[in-house]
Amino acid sequence: MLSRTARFSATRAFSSSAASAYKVAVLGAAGGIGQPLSLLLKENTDVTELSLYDLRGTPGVAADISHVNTKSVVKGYTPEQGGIDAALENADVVVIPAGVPRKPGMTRDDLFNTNASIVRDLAKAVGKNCPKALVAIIANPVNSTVPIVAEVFKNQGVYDPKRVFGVTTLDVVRASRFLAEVAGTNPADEKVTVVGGHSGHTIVPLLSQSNHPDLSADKYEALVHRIQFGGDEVVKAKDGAGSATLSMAFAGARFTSSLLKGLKGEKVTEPTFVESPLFKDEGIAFWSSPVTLGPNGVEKIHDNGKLSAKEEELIATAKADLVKNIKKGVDFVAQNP
Ligand SMILES: NC(=O)c1ccc[n+]([C@@H]2O[C@H](COP(=O)([O-])OP(=O)(O)OC[C@H]3O[C@@H](n4cnc5c(N)ncnc54)[C@H](O)[C@@H]3O)[C@@H](O)[C@H]2O)c1
Ligand SMILES: O=C(O)C[C@H](O)C(=O)O
Repeated sequence: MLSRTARFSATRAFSSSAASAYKVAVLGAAGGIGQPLSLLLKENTDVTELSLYDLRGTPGVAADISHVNTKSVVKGYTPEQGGIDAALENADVVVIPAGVPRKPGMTRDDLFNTNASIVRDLAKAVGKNCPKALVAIIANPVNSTVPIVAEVFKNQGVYDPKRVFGVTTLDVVRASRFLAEVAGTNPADEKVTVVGGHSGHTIVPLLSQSNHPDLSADKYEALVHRIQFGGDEVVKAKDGAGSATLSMAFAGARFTSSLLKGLKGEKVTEPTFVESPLFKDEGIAFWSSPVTLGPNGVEKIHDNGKLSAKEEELIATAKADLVKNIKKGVDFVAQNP
């Protein structure tokens, strides 16, 4: 039984929580990422309605999460139970982890054939039901699925580049953690800006801007490689059972929290993959760099900052891959509207 003091503080924490009222929809909510992400979002006091959509399983996930004693209401939807239109109605933020994950030996681009049409169809439903929502895309390959969502919204006449985000937060989380391991420090003190895209060589950590710009060449090369290919570590360790889910849920919840803070009028700056002017004249319409979030989504896109010669090289390599990844997404929607 709770003591009087414990009961008092529990009540106080609960009643002080409902500062904002936002509906967040998770599409793919019964999956490996979707379930822990939804749980973490249940703890977010800016969320008043959590709408969980998947092909199956979401009524059970919603019933389970709904017992957590925070204030938000949780509802589960499938195509047969409630449907996607109701799941998305009046959503302020839509997070999309729906899609298949990698198995060992696959690249993220190998997921394109399956995930492109999943993301296209979900984007159509978002454009129809909540065109003003902020949309955070987790489904891989992010470098192509984000342009797919943008093209679908353009076809529907609802595209607002300020509202479409590719989630690259896991790269930022990994960079902080891995740098702290090398430096023997607390990850909470290690902020690393990661720019570019979200796959292999398109992931560019800007370690020259971190607290440790002078790592030895060996340590630097190994660290950059680990940040760029961190996803492979998890795919290999899971041995056919999928890719990062728990760390991605952590990262996805953090990014969603930043979007909600922006909606409330707080200024938060996070790297995210958005339509960007930075390399547009080179045919690269999307790029991840630090973005300040606000009430309408993107408020300001920052440039990459001061770069070392090595980082200039990494960015050149990233750009060469990204051009192809982005075009693949755009062409897909043109050919399969
Ligand atoms: N951006 C990142 O940093 C990052 C990190 C990890 C994983 N991912 C990607 O996230 C995606 C999901 O990974 P996971 O491990 O959760 O996979 P998973 O297979 O465990 O879950 C995916 C879920 O999507 C659902 N789904 C499929 N088609 C759907 C549709 N049309 N409508 C609604 N739901 C649908 C499935 O039923 C399943 O529950 C993968 O593409 C993976 O590569 C991205
Ligand atoms: O590696 C993957 O396929 C999943 C995700 O993109 C990751 O970075 O962990």
